[in-house]
Amino acid sequence: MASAIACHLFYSGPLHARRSQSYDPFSPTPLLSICSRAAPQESAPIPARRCERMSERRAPSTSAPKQRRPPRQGAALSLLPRRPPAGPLRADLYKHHHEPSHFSPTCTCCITTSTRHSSPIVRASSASTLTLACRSRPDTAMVVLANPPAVDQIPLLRSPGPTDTFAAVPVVDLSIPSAARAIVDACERFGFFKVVNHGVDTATMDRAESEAVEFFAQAQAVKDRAGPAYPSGGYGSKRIGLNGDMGWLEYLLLAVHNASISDSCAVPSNAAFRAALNESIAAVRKVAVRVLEAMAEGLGIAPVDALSAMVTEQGSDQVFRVNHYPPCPALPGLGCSATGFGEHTDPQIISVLRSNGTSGLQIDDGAQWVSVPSDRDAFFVNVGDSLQVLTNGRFKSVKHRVVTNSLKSRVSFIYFAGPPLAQRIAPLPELLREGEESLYKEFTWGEYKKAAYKTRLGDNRLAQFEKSPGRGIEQSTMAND
Ligand SMILES: C=C1C[C@]23C[C@@]1(O)CC[C@H]2[C@@]12CC[C@H](O)[C@@](C)(C(=O)O1)[C@H]2[C@@H]3C(=O)O
Ligand SMILES: O=C(O)CCC(=O)C(=O)O
Ligand SMILES: [Fe+2]
Repeated sequence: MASAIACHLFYSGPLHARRSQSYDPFSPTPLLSICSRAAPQESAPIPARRCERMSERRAPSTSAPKQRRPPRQGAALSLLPRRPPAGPLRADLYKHHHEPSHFSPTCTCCITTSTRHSSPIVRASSASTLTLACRSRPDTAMVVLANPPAVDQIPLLRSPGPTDTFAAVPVVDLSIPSAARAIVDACERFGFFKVVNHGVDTATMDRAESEAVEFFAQAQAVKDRAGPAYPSGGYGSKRIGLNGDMGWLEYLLLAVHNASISDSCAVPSNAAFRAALNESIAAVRKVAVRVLEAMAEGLGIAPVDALSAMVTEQGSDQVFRVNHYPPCPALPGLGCSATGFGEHTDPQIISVLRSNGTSGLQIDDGAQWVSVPSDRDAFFVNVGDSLQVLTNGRFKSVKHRVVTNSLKSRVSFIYFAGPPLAQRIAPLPELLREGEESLYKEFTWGEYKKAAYKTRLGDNRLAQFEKSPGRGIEQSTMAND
């Protein structure tokens, strides 16, 4: 809806450009949020609930993917404790005060007051100027950049609360025979599960983790030299994909050949980091293979490597991703946090994830967003779009996202197991009941991948391959009844 309230976390990018070399670009202080109507240019109080409605209840886009960029809105803002910046910012300084017409959208005091008294908030904004009226304590100053550099935006999500916890995450013990059945069950119910007793030495993942922490702690200029992430792998910051998605993260996106980083991928160049990553890629890939073998067994498909061979054969399209989410201050008055990685499904067959134990991952359990309790000793497996098709909708590709943590950084490794580009993605004949037809049009992984890279993160990528749009998910629900 054109007049829907948009709620975004604004920052002026690149923040690091205004700081010293060693400055962490994701330092939590210089952030501010603003909630404004896209149109008309009027303002209103934003109860915390709104953030959720805007970000989470947005109808999934089923239209043909377009090259879209988010609208450029507002100005870059920084919230500063007491003193204006010493740095070279060209800024107009506004002091909070207690005039009833004045309001700061990020000041807790203002927000709580406004939600109680429903007074007007932010008035009008254009790309170059922003008039902010503040009603608050006089001890906080706000800077409005007169001519902000390119303003990027990161959507806000409702901060996870204790009651959102996904306590019933299916846990698969990979060392016992019933793992096969448990995997199928979890894939049908959620498209998501946790794997324990996987046989990977903790030290392997820990080594890669500490190397990654060291890599991301480097000066921005050094990291930028490792980029870009596209087209053949490298470093990326905040921009996800090529179509305007933004998240509060930096990452390495690495092409994998056989079981190690592809030679075509010059990043990372540091030998110790590269070796540690290669060790962890080999280990996670083994977990993926074991999971796919157990899955084939559970589905009653022969041979046992029917699925795993797709991701191990020559030319298989594997990607390894290292994500770093620096801490990002929540907006307590709004009950909102910045998006780390926006909601999406993974296009591949499965993805296997390991994190450093900082929470943030959420999945859509079919009814709501639930927070997955972190576990650095386990791996988490997502069913991807391709597996949904291979099972004709019996397994669901799980919608997931990452919400930033206000105190701790999150480091995650994800191995995306994709088949060779020429692999036909169609329901496995053994899984079709008599008379059952494919819900999807024919396509190869290469065709799907190409189409996926034209979509925005949150788009329903499979929709354009469904024979009757919308039926894919319905059918999979029926299969569970
Ligand atoms: C917005 C995008 C990022 C993505 C490519 C895409 O156009 C749509 C799919 C996205 C995704 C999600 C899972 C993985 O993180 C990823 C590497 C992938 O294969 O598909 C990303 C892509 C990306 O970050 O480039
Ligand atoms: O970083 C994470 O924990 C998840 C990220 C993710 O879903 C992805 O990279 O596709
Ligand atoms: Fe993902």
